[in-house]
Formats: sequence, C-alpha cells, structure tokens
Amino acid sequence: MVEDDPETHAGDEAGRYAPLEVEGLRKEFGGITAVDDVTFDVEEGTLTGLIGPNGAGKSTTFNLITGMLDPTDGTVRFNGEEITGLQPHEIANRGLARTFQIARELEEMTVLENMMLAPKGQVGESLWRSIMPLTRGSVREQETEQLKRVWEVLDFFEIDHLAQEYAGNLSGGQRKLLEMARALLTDPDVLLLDEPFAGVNPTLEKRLLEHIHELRERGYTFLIVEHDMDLIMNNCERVIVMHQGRILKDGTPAEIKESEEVIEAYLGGEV
Ligand SMILES: Nc1ncnc2c1ncn2[C@@H]1O[C@H](COP(=O)(O)OP(=O)(O)OP(=O)(O)O)[C@@H](O)[C@H]1O
Repeated sequence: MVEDDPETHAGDEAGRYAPLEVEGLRKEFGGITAVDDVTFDVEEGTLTGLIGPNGAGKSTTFNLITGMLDPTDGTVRFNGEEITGLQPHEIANRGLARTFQIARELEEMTVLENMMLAPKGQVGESLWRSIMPLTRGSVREQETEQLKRVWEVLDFFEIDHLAQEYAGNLSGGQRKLLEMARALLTDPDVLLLDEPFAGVNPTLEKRLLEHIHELRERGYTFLIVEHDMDLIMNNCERVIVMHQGRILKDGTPAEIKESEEVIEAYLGGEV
C-alpha cells in the first residue's frame, strides 16, 4: 500500500488518496476521436465502474491507461508518477494490472500452466503478503515462492481443484476467475477488470463479486468496465459514464440514476 503523500498526488476534496489519475486523455484513430479529453481519478480501496454504450471509448481508455495504446494527448499518473507511454509490463510491474481474456493458444494449456506463465510479481511486501503471509524459510527460492503463490491465489479463487484442467474446458465464469487470478499474481495495488461478468452464470457471478468485495476490503482498488448496468450500480460506490469518447457523468450510483443527461443521452430512459 502506498502512503498518502500530498506532494505527489491530488486527492478528492476529502483528501482520499487516488492512486490512478487520468488527465485530459485523448486518442484519435485517423479521423475518429475515440477518447476525448477524459479526466478522472480512482480512489484507493474503492470499486469504480466505467460504463457507456458500445463505442463510448471504454476499451480505448483501458488500453491507454495500461500502455497498450499511446495517447494522442493527456497523461496517466499512477501512485504520483507519470506512466504515460510506458510499456504494458512496466506499468504492470508498478502495480497497475488488468485482466486479459485467455488467448486461444493458452486454452490448450492447463490452469496451472496459465498461472505459471502469468507475469511474475515481486515476492515481498505487498497486499497479497498481508493477506497470505508465507512461512519464510532460511533459503528462499523465487520459483518456489512463485509456485506457492500460484496455489494460494488459485485457492483464494476456489479454482485450485481445476489446476490440471485445460483452460479451454473452463466455463465462462471459471475463465473469469482464472483471468482475475492471473492478474492478481502481478501483485497489483490497482486492478482494471475488463467485463468481468460477461458470460458468467449467476452462481459464479455471486462468487466473483464476493471475491472482488473481499479484495477491496483488504485494500485493493478496482476500476471495472462492464456492460451489466445493474451490477455496476449495485456494487460500485462510484460510476463514470462515457459517451462518444467523453465523460458524460461521474458520481455515485444514485447521482447517475438521477442524471437527466445520462437517462436521455445514454440510457434511453430505462434506468
Ligand atoms: N484500433 C482502432 N482503430 C480505429 N478505430 C478504433 C480503434 N479502436 C477503437 N476504435 C473506435 O473508437 C471508438 C471507441 O471504441 P471503444 O472500443 O473504446 O469503445 P467501447 O466503449 O469499449 O465499446 P464496446 O462497449 O463496444 O467495447 C469506436 O468508434 C471504435 O470504432
């Protein structure tokens, strides 16, 4: 966890630490402005939802934050330092991780192999360590630590019994658990979840939500792109609505629901 440092970041009015700060972000693809002057921050220990209709710019924003795309303009700061233009692995190593869909090639590998291939976090002081302290021996092999950690994370997400199963045989929900488990291996402070509930049955959806809330209570911070509006409204304390590349509204679920502009311009009066 990072201590609040007033010199390296701007918090909200209440002074809550915001590890992720996005300012004036803009991305043009040829003649299309996919993301247009987007500014927001994500406060520590919160669940923040990023929603918007198809083509609103959510995925592009995620890709700009995580270094998959370079912005045309604007900055991304993480833990007080500018990370704009860094490579995705450099950003992940700093503690800002995102989930990735299991690639086709990885479907032919087992869950355990998928986990072992995930980017390795630094074993040391971390949020995960505070949840699952390891017994520290006199000789510490990094790979042994990594394997232990893999099993801890699999156990936490209750998919350890699937370790030898091919990823391609997993259900939609089990895949999402594996995606999140892989992201957690990098030992992040902040997790960006890309449609974590898509294709997930109600039972696993409940379990996923429980895991997310439990991690949040432990101090992890989440930014979630999700199409299911009710899930975001019922679980996030803060919701950012994008529309046509811009931020239409940023507020609590109650504020979003009451927003005329959101209802008219985006939700078609169905909230
Ligand atoms: N690589 C690209 N080249 C050209 N245009 C792109 C590219 N990526 C995204 N766009 C365009 O940018 C706009 C925003 O797309 P983006 O995928 O970020 O929206 P989204 O909110 O994630 O949509 P969805 O919910 O459908 O995934 C769209 O008009 C899209 O067609």
